[in-house]
Amino acid sequence: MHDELIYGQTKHWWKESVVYQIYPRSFQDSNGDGIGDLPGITSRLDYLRDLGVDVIWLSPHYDSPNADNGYDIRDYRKVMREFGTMQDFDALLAGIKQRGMRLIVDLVANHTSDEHVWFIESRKSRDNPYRDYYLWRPGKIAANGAELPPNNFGSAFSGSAWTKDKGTGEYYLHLFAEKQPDLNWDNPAVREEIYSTMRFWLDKGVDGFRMDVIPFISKDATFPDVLPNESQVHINANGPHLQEYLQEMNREVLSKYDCMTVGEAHGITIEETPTLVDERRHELNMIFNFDAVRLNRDGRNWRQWKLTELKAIYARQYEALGVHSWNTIFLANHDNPRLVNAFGDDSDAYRVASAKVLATMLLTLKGTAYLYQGDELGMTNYRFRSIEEYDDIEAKNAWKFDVLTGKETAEHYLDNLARVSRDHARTPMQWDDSPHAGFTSPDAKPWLAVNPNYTTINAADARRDQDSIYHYMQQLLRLRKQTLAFVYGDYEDLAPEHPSLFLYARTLGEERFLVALNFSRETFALPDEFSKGQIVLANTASISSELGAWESRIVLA
Ligand SMILES: OC[C@H]1O[C@H](OC[C@H]2O[C@H](OC[C@H]3O[C@H](O)[C@H](O)[C@@H](O)[C@@H]3O)[C@H](O)[C@@H](O)[C@@H]2O)[C@H](O)[C@@H](O)[C@@H]1O
Repeated sequence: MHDELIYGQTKHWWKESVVYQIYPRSFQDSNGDGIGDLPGITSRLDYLRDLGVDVIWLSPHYDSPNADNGYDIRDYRKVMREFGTMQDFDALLAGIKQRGMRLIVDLVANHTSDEHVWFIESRKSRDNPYRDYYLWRPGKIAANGAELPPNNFGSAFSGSAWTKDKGTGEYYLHLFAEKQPDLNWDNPAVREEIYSTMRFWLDKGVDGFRMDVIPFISKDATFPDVLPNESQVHINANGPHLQEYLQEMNREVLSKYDCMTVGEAHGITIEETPTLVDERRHELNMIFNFDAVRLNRDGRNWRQWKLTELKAIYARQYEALGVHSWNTIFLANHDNPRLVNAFGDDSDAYRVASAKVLATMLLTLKGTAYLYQGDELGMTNYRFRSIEEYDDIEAKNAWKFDVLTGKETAEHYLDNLARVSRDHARTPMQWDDSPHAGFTSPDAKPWLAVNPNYTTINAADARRDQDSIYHYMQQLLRLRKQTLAFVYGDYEDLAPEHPSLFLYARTLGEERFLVALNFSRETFALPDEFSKGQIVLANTASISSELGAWESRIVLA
C-alpha cells in the first residue's frame, strides 16, 4: 500500500499531531506521597483533551532506583513503584484512547540502571553470560605505569565515563551517571531484548516511542581518545553501526505497527538529520535537534541569544530536511529551563504576551510541535537558593566535580545554574491556588519545591480567564488542526535580518498564511501584506498596522 501524498509529501497522523510531554513525577500526585503518579495523570486527562493535544509523551514510567528520575531503568516491563501499577498504566492508556488521544512512552535503550538484572549479572565475572551486554574494557597503562580509564571520554554528568569495578578489575562505560551503564548494542542478544521490550509496550497499545539519546547506541569498539579539536558528543552520536541498528529496529518492530518515533539526538547536526529520518531509509520518523533549544547555552553556561540566530536555525532545518524528512519544533522539555524565562520575557508586564508569542511560533512552524507541561500556563523558573534545594544529578555531580574541587566558584556556578537548571522544568504542575498548588495533598511534602507564584499562575485561574495563555493555546491548537498549511505548507522567512520581528509565510497551494511575532518591547511597522489580509488570530484586541510589544498575529493573505 502506498502512503497518501500531499504536495509531494507523505501524509501521516504524527505529522499533523501536537505532542504534550508529561514528566510524571511532577504532574499530579494522587496518593499523598509528594510524588506524581499515573492515577494522577489519568485524573487530569480531561484537561489535556480540552486543551486540544493529540499525543501525550510520558517520560519514563518504568521501575527505577531514580538516580536520574527514571532515565535509569531497572526493569523495562514493570511500572515504577512510586508511579503505581501496571493496572494504573492500563487505565491511563484506556483513558487516553477514550478521549481520542494517543500515548508515546520513553524508550531509554542506550543504558540501563546498574540495578538492572542484566548488569547485576554482567559485573559478577568476566565469563558471565551477561558480561557482553555492557561495555567492559581493561584500564590503560600510562608511561609512568599508572592505570588510566580505557579512554578519555567524559560523562555528561561529570567525571570520567568509565568506572572501575572492583570485582573483576575492569572498567564499564557510562556516558551518563555511574549508575547508568551503557548497553552493548553490538551484541545481537541486547538488540533483541530491546526489540522485545518495544513489542511488549506496542502490543499493549502505546502509539510509539520517544527514544532517549538514541544516536549514542553504536560505539567504536576500539574506543579511541577524543582529540582536542573533536567534539565527544558528535563522536558518540555517530557510531559506525547506528543506521544499521535503526534499520534493523524498524524492520523487526516499528514497521509492523502504526506508531511514531522521535529520537533525542544530541550530537546530530541539522545536515546529518536526514541520515536518521529520511523516510526512504526506514529508520526514525523525526528527531529532536538541539540547536534551537540550546541556543542560549555555551557549553554549560548561559549565553544571550539573538532572534536572528533562532530564525537562521529554523531556515536551515527547513532547507536541510526537504520533502522526505520531517522536523520537530520545541523549545522546552524536562532538561531545560522554562520556556518564558529562556525565550520570552518573564516580567509581570510581558510574561503572558510573550508566552503567547512563543506558542504561536511553536504551533505554526513546520514540524511536529512538542509542548512541555505547564508552558500552557506560562509557568516560570523557580528561585532555587542553594545547591541542597536542587535535585538534579547533573547539577549535583557538577557541583562536586567543579565547585568542591575549586575549579569554579560557588557563586558563579549557582548564578549560572539559576538560569540553566533542568530542575526549573521539574517543579510541580500548578493546578490551583490551594496548598502545594493542588499537586499533592496539603499535609504532604512535594518531592521538589513548588514555585510560590502558584497563587497567581495556575490551571484553575487559566481555565476561568478567557485571555489566558491556556485559552490562546487552545485556539491555536484548533486552528492548526483545521489548517494543513501549518503542517505541510512551504515556509518562507520574510525578514531574516530583523533583530526583533519574526515574520514568515506558510503556503500550501492557494492558501497562504502570514505570521508576525514581536520578540521585543518595542513597536514596529508591518509590511503592507499583513494589513491586506484577514486576521485569523492575535494575542491582543487592539490591532493596527504596527506590531506592539510582544504581539503575535496570524493573517490569511
Ligand atoms: O538518560 C540520560 C539523559 O538522557 C536524556 O538527555 C540527554 C542529555 O543531553 C545533554 O547532554 C548531552 C550532551 O549535551 C551537550 O552537547 C553537552 O556539551 C555534552 O557534554 C552532553 O553530553 C544534556 O546536557 C543533558 O542535560 C541531558 O541529560 C534525557 O532527556 C535526560 O533527562 C537524561 O538524564
